[in-house]
Amino acid sequence: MNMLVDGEWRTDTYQATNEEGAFERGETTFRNWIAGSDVPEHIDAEPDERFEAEAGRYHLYVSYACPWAHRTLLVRALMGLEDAIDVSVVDPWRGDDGWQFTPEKEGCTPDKLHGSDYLRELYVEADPDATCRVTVPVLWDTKEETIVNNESREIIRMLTTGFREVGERDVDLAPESKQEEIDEIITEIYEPINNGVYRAGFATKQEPYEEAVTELFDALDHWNEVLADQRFLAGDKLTEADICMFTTLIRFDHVYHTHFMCNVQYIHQYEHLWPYLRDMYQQPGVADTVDIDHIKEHYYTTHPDVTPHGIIAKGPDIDFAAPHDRERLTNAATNPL
Ligand SMILES: N[C@@H](CCC(=O)N[C@@H](CS)C(=O)NCC(=O)O)C(=O)O
Repeated sequence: MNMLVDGEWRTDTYQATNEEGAFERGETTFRNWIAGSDVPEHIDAEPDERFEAEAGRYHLYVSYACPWAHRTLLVRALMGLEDAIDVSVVDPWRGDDGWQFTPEKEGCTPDKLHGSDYLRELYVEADPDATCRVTVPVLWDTKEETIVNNESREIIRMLTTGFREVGERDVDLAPESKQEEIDEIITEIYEPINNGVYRAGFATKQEPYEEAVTELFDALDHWNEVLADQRFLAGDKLTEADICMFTTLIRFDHVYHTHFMCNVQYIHQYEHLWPYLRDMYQQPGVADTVDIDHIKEHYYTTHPDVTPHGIIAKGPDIDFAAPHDRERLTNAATNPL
């Protein structure tokens, strides 16, 4: 795999699986916090006065294919931050040179700020000696000309809490009174579900694959039951926890099921997860953040170890826009947002 080492692009360094054949995700490197945002207890950081929350100042670099970047697009859409934070979209295909900008391709944009060819150029601009993977999402600050943060879980908390006054819609995706519960859920679903699909798909031995798949479907069964009686993961309101669940579920039937061999069951076969997924998809602005073509192209063509011929699987034909009837789980007066 490829990464930056002392600011140089190297294609011979990074091993994604360990000796036991299990996938190991690397740590992200830029971890500044927007001024005035709420830093969760498990994170050792302080809001930084250099980074004031302001409309027009910050920029997101994303891939529509990436579930981590998708979290940031969802928060941006649900809070009405589209005019305050602009977005550049990379090519869904990632080759030896890493993420690249190919504005001529459907759904992609140029690097609107710098006109770069590759995302790694931004990382080097932010830190000429950077030693790290070059990942999306990236929250870029046009004032300090640097990367604020490239860890999705942290970026969404900075947007939901630091940008409350900036968003055009009065939506609180991480109310203070709920943050502990939301953080617990996000942590609980990360290893078996969000990262679990990757652990299954990238395993190079039977045992770690089976361990990952078993944990994944146990966790999906568990949350399917939870969602029998409540509309969202933390109760009646849609929160960051649902955003973190959504970006894995929306990719599941089209890619994780087949490409990553998470094929015990489709999401559309679950009694409650499937209507829950449709409920989320039908919230205002959400459908516009979902690009199934980018998602499929990315996974099936970018992992030659997994799908060497780069053939994009055709199905399944499912309708995220079909009625879900989950309003019945809440009081009629409760707005989900
Ligand atoms: N922990 C990071 C993970 C981000 C991540 O791994 N993004 C993938 C795309 S889905 C990426 O950019 N991978 C490129 C690489 O690892 O070289 C986050 O949540 O933001």
